[in-house]
Amino acid sequence: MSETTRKKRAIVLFNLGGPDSPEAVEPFLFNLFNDPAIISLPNPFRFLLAKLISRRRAPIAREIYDHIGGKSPLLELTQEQADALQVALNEEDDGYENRCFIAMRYWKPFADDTAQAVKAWGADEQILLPLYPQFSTTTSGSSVKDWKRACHKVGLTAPIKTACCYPTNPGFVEASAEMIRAGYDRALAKANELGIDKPRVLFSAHGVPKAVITKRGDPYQSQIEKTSAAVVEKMAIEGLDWNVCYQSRVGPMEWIGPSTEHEIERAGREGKAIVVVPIAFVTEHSETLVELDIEYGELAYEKNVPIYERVRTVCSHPKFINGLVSVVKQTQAELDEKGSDDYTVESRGWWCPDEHSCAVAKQPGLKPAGV
Ligand SMILES: C=CC1=C(C)c2cc3[nH]c(cc4nc(cc5[nH]c(cc1n2)c(C)c5CCC(=O)O)C(CCC(=O)O)=C4C)c(C)c3C=C
Ligand SMILES: [Fe+2]
Ligand SMILES: [Fe+2]
Repeated sequence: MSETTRKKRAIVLFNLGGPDSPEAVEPFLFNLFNDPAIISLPNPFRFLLAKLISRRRAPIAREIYDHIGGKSPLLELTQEQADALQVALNEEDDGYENRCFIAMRYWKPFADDTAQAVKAWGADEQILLPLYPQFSTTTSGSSVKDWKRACHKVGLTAPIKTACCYPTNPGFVEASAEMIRAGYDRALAKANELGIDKPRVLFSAHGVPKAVITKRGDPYQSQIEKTSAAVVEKMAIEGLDWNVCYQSRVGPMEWIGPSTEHEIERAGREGKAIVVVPIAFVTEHSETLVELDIEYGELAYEKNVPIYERVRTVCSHPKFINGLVSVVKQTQAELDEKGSDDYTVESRGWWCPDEHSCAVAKQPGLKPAGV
C-alpha cells in the first residue's frame, strides 16, 4: 500500500519520566506528589502537601540522581524502545503508517506537548501503550487520564484505544525469562564455587501503599504475582526458589510487602545467594541503577548475603519489542471491534482484556481514588 493511502497510527508510549538535571528534581517531585492518583486529597491541601514533601525530599532525591550523573536515563532508554517498536511495526504492511510518541507523566515530554505533536502529524488513530506491564491507578491509570485531558486541551480527536495491561504477554515473559536465566546461571556458578546452596530469585516490584490495592481495587499486586509465576514457568528450572517483594517505599503509610530490604536481610541470615529481578520496570533508571545496584547491593553486603546478582530490565530486548507489537495489534483489534475509548476525562480511562482479571474494570461501582 502506498504511503498516501495508509492510515496514520500514533502509538503513544507512557512512562513516569525523570529529572533531566539537578534543578529539575524538585519540580519533578512536586508534579509527582501533586497527582491525585498519588495523593488523593482535594486542593488546596494536595498542592500544599506536594510543595512540602517535594521540598523535603529534593535533597535526598538529588543525592540519588547524583550517582547517575544528576539525571534520569529514562527518556533516552524509552526513546530507544519507541524507535525499535516503530521499526518493528512498520516492517509489516497492514495498512498503517506507524509513528511512536512518548508522553511522560511527571517530567518532559509532558502530555500536552506530545498531544500537540500527534495532532500536528495528523494521526487518524491512537493506541495508548503504558510501559507498565501491570496496571496501577498510580501509573498507567494516571497517564491515560492525563493524556485524555491533554487531548481535550489541544483538540486532538482521533479515535483512541488503550492497552490497559499485559502482565503475561509472551514476549515480555520470554525476554524476562531469558535474561533472568543468564543471571541465575552466573549466580549458580559462583554459588557452586563457594560450595553454597543454589540461588533464590527475588522478583522485586515497585511498591504501592496498601490502600491502593485494598480500597481502590488496583489489580497491580495480583498482576505482579501473575508475571512472576509466568516467568518462573518459562524458566523451567526444577525446584526454583523464588519470591515476590516490593521496593522503593516512600512516606509514612503502610505499603504492600514483603519489602525487598526484608528479603535481603532474610537471605543474609540464611546464607542464601540472591538474584534480584526488577519485574515492574521495563527500563533502567534511578530505582534500578541506584536503589537496586547501590543501596540494596550495600545492604546485601552488610547483611552477609554471599552473592548478589542483579538482572537488568528488558529495555529494547527484541522479544520484548515483539511483545509490544502484539499488544498494539490486540489493541487495534479491540478498537476495530468495539470503537474508540471514551474521551471524557471523568471516564475510568482504562480497559482490561478479559483474560486479565482487572478488578477495577470488572466492578463498575468501584471508583478508584483520584480518578
Ligand atoms: C511500576 C512502577 C511504579 C509505581 C507503581 C510507582 C508508584 C509510586 N511511586 C512513588 C514515588 C516515587 N517514585 C519515584 C521514582 C520512580 N517511580 C517509578 C515507577 C513507579 N512508581 C519510576 C520508573 C521511577 C524512576 C524515575 C527515574 O528515575 O527516572 C520517585 C522519585 C525518586 C525518589 O525520590 O525516590 C518517587 C518519590 C509513589 C508515592 C508511588 C505510589 C503511590
Ligand atoms: Fe515511583
Ligand atoms: Fe488491565
